[in-house]
Amino acid sequence: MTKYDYDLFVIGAGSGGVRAARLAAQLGLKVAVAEEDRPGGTCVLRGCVPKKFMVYASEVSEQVHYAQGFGWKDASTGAFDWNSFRTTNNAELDRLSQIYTANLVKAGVEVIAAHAAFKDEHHLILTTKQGGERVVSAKTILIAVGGWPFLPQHCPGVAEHGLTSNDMFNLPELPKSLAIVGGGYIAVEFAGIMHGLGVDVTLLYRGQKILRGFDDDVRDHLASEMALRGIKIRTQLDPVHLKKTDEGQKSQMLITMNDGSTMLADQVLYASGRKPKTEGLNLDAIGITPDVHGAIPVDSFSRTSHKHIYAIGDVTNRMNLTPVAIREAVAFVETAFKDNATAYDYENIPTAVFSQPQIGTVGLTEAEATEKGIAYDVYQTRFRSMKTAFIGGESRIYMKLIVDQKSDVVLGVHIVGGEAGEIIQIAGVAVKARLTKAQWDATCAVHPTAAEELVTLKDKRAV
Ligand SMILES: Cc1cc2nc3c(=O)[nH]c(=O)nc-3n(C[C@H](O)[C@H](O)[C@H](O)COP(=O)(O)OP(=O)(O)OC[C@H]3O[C@@H](n4cnc5c(N)ncnc54)[C@H](O)[C@@H]3O)c2cc1C
Ligand SMILES: NC(=O)c1ccc[n+]([C@@H]2O[C@H](COP(=O)([O-])OP(=O)(O)OC[C@H]3O[C@@H](n4cnc5c(N)ncnc54)[C@H](O)[C@@H]3O)[C@@H](O)[C@H]2O)c1
Repeated sequence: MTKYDYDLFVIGAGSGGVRAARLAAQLGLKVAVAEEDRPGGTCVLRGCVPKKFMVYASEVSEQVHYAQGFGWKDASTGAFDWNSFRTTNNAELDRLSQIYTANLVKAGVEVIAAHAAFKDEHHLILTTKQGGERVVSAKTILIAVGGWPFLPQHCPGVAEHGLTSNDMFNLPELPKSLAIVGGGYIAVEFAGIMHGLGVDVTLLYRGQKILRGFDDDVRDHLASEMALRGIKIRTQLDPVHLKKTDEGQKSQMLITMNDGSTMLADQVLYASGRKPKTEGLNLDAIGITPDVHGAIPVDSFSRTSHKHIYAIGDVTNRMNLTPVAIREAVAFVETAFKDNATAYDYENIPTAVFSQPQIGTVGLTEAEATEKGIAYDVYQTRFRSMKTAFIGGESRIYMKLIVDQKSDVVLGVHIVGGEAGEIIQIAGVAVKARLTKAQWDATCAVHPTAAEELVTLKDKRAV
């Protein structure tokens, strides 16, 4: 009989925590998970899933545009009913959260609705919403508390008036105009979503080019495609003040920029990054100090400075994606309970940005290849898809392969347009398997598709 209440206690029932708890319980361990909100976490309740539903809703306006070009002369979107969408969306999220809970319970995990904080290295204080408090003990503890939107401190008015991605799924009504501050995943995804829903969108980014860290050609291509669709992108601007005005018929936000200029928008979305959610965990009690980004430092086995306390997912700020949190959970269970120390391999993780058009990317960017001193060739194409050409549209798909000159291995694949998110999953297999350009080319094309370009690229671009 163990001297602890639980073999494993997981803090946070999000993507990483749920997978770890279920896998550990399936090994016959006594497992509990504390969740202060509802099971599901960011991805299910305020991230990937509701965001993708909003992407689907917003794409309809472009589909109608295509429908008209394809002969459906009377095609029209009609009026978008935000209330109806929101109700269905919330019902679907309820259903998914319940499935998460049911799967945990089925695996034998005790699901506790409470906030967890450390008392000491083996004890946690659980506080319910009603204020009830109890202490539990665990032999092994997994911190999987995720992250939370970060609001810049230098801009008065942001805390009162700025929206975050958390707010976007339950807005009381759609704004007519929206300013989005930031140039990362969330900024460009919501720019596409809100534009598609008929909102006048302006993206304000303090740098020169949106999507820092992505391949430069991808950044340029997406920016030009967003502009083509009618999204205004204003770079090298940083709001320094937000004020609610009551001029005119209704209140708006007056945004003052660092260059002294101003603009008005109904609402302002701050997509200025996220921070690990370590506040309230009482990490001081166990002598763990978050790093400068607020993340819990861990080794390659997700182990903290205590050998029985691990952390996975966004709270460790390694690669903040749902499938990564899940893979880290699997590696944690192998390491902690199956005597099989497993370090997750972060190389060549494919990712998609659900902007409009989408981005799919895996492997090295040109800048990364250069930085590593690799001699590489670039194969690229920019073309109008059959569908776009048919309606006389201007939108173009961009595809790029970065190939190692020495080994012919395809080191990076970057796609903007079409179903880039779907295509990159399979391209990711080829890049992870280190297939050569010759092997890509030996694969027969699927015709007529956009993806066939990836196996027919012939011309090297001057590097
Ligand atoms: C708008 C948005 C869109 C996104 N889209 C995508 C996408 O398309 N694809 C993708 O791969 N990733 C996407 N992500 C990222 C993805 O959601 C995260 O990487 C993933 O959810 C991280 O999982 P996690 O387990 O680390 O944390 P989370 O899923 O955030 O789970 C942490 C859980 O811990 C709970 N918790 C926190 N503190 C405590 C405490 N002290 N006690 C008890 N419970 C606590 C929280 O309530 C939460 O439920 C998106 C994120 C956002 C914000
Ligand atoms: N499709 C997906 O897989 C997906 C979608 C959304 C989010 N995510 C994950 O969630 C993470 C967080 O997304 P995100 O868009 O919030 O973060 P991000 O790190 O991608 O982008 C943050 C943006 O905010 C800007 N910024 C930072 N500080 C600022 C400040 N003080 N003032 C103004 N701008 C500032 C940055 O320059 C950057 O453009 C992503 O990095 C990604 O890992 C993934």
